[in-house]
Amino acid sequence: MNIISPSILAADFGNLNKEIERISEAQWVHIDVMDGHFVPNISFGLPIVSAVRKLTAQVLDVHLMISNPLIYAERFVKAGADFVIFHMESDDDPKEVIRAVRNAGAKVGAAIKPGTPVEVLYDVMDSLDLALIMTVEPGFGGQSFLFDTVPKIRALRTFCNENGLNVPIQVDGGINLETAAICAQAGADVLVAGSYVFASDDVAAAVHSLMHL
Ligand SMILES: O=C(CO)[C@@H](O)[C@H](O)COP(=O)(O)O
Ligand SMILES: [Fe+2]
Repeated sequence: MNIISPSILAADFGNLNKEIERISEAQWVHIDVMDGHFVPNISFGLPIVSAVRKLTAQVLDVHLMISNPLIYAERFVKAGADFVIFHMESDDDPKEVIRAVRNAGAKVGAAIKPGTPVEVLYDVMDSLDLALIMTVEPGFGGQSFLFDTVPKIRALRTFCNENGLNVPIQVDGGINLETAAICAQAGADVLVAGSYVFASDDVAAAVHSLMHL
């Protein structure tokens, strides 16, 4: 069974309560934080993480698309993040960010953009709880899946197998039934889906169909 993490970037923020209820069948909730600097868009920050934390006991994976994750890591953990995911392309030293998230008491994930070679993750894989391979350019929901990211999923899965690492691989961006199946086949375990899930008339069915591809 795949882990599904609907991205609330595609939710109706005027009805956050209802929107979180709509995705109650999913195991995780994906929260996209954008600073208008690391990516050319601003989404939301700590107050939304705290608000969602109060609404659900689901696992919260917080995807930090920010230039300086180190100074914010602990605050996102305190706000209720179960996983803090930072970008390898951010300005901070990945090992320091990993340590900061762990010391604050959460699990830690590292993400790479579509243009970043997967080998960048190999160095830190043994200290991660999650690896995120972006399947669109970070910054916006509703984009089309970039098929040339799939070999990176396969390569990371092989790397994990060969090194006895049990780190879940997450994919994020342009995920629908077709692209989810391709990613799962390539070795992804955690599927983030924003527009596909929230635009569906039957959200529970959409989540279930991704779960059991
Ligand atoms: O991190 C991001 C975008 O930067 C994603 O989490 C999107 O929010 C996914 O949205 P869809 O592509 O599924 O609509
Ligand atoms: Fe995301």
